[in-house]
Amino acid sequence: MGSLSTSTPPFEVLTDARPDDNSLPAFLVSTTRGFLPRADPIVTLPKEFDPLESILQRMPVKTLSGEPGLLAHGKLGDEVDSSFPDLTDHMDLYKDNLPLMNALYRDYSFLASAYLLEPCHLRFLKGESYGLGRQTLPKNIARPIARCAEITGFMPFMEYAGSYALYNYRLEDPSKGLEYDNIRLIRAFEHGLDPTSSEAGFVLVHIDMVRNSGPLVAATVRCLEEASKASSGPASIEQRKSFNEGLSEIVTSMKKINAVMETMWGKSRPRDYTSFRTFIFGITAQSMFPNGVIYEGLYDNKPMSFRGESGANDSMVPLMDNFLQMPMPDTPLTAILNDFREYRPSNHKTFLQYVKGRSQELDLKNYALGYKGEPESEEHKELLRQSRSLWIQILNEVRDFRWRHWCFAREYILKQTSHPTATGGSPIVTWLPNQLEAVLAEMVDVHDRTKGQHQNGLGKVAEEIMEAALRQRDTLRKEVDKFCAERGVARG
Ligand code: HEM
Repeated sequence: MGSLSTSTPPFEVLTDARPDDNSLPAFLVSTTRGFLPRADPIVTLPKEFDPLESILQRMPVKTLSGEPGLLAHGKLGDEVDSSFPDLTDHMDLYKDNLPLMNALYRDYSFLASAYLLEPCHLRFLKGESYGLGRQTLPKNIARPIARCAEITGFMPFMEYAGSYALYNYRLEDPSKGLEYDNIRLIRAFEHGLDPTSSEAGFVLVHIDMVRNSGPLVAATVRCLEEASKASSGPASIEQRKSFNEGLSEIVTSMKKINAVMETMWGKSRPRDYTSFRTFIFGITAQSMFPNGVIYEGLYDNKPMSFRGESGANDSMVPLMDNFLQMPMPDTPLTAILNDFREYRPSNHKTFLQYVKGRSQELDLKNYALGYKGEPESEEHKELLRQSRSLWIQILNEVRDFRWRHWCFAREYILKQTSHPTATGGSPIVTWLPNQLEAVLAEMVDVHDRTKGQHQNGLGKVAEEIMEAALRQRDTLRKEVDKFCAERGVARG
């Protein structure tokens, strides 16, 4: 384990993910597995949970055997209400096995979302609007999900990392490891147990991206360490070189992650998305649950509200935002972004807070961009130009991610449905552009403040990036204006 000493509380990034240690939470950030769980998710539940396993296997619209399941016939609710047992008390037997608790959390959250949203799915199939979901989660689901969520530190509702995406894969052939063609979903709502389906592709591409997050974590930590060494006095040539190497490793990692993201188009078809996504909506800001959801017998029977499953709860882009000190506008849309930061494994949260705190404490942006003081020599100046170019290249990768994301939202959602809110509860037209515009503005600001200090600007790579980014900003604005006008939505 590497430990970084700081006045921001120190954070341990694992260099050995300790996959066999069941006393540790399933999710701890490491340089080897990045934001993936420390070990591949637990698939098989202890025998006490056979009824849970059984209902989940029979639940998907298309089961593993290819036969239609309970959700295909709208029979899940009846089955839960008539015969599904409350297994909460069995959990205590296993409560010290945290990865197993995570597996139970995953499984109960699948059951909870399917139960609550089944009526909406049936209406969707008939071409109607979603109408209302079930407004009460019965105690045979509410009690156990609340219990394992408490133990694992998740919300008692489906989350991206702990459940739907990052804790929901198995290796078809363990000897082949984490290759895309070798990963399968453990749980699914619609056709996802078929690895060629759009539901499987949607989830598996997320996993395939996060599989590449170890080097991103390592490079970010390296940059913080290098900046820390330099913060005690004027940076030496060696320190600046090493810092630039770290920045360059971040660019390389992000390029890889973005390249995997691009494979989404071929793995998951835009026209299929709205069909399986019915089950991943949340409660917050959704017309299906106007007054929240009651967890029977819990929380004083007061209605609860949680955001739905969303990639917005992935940690890679937030890591970059915090590292880069990305300025976000003070808007209600940014408040949603901040709220999303709560829906993730506790250790991811602490790491993101650590990076944010440490970046500010080290005055990282000023150091990287040389905003304070003149370079001491021509060699320093050239190295500083490289830092500035690399910083813009990292911003450009974050832009690339968010731009592709806007394209996903346009093709998979805006062109397919008029439902105004995304699964996480953000407004579908304006939310993603809020952050994308912020990245573009930051690129322009950094470029404007630094390019004049070098004879040929920041160099060919950065100058070409800036030209393309400015063109993209015009396109984005036109597209957002068009969708706002069509849907009668304010620009935000
Ligand atoms: C077909 C593919 C995808 C669609 C339709 C999609 C849809 C969305 C939507 C609508 C949001 C808005 C938040 C909300 O749910 O309320 C969002 C946010 C987000 N998603 Fe995705 N997503 C897709 C793929 C991915 C992938 C592969 C990742 C990789 C980790 C990802 C990561 C994110 C992130 C980081 C955000 C927050 C964006 C920001 O901070 O600006 N998404 N997604």
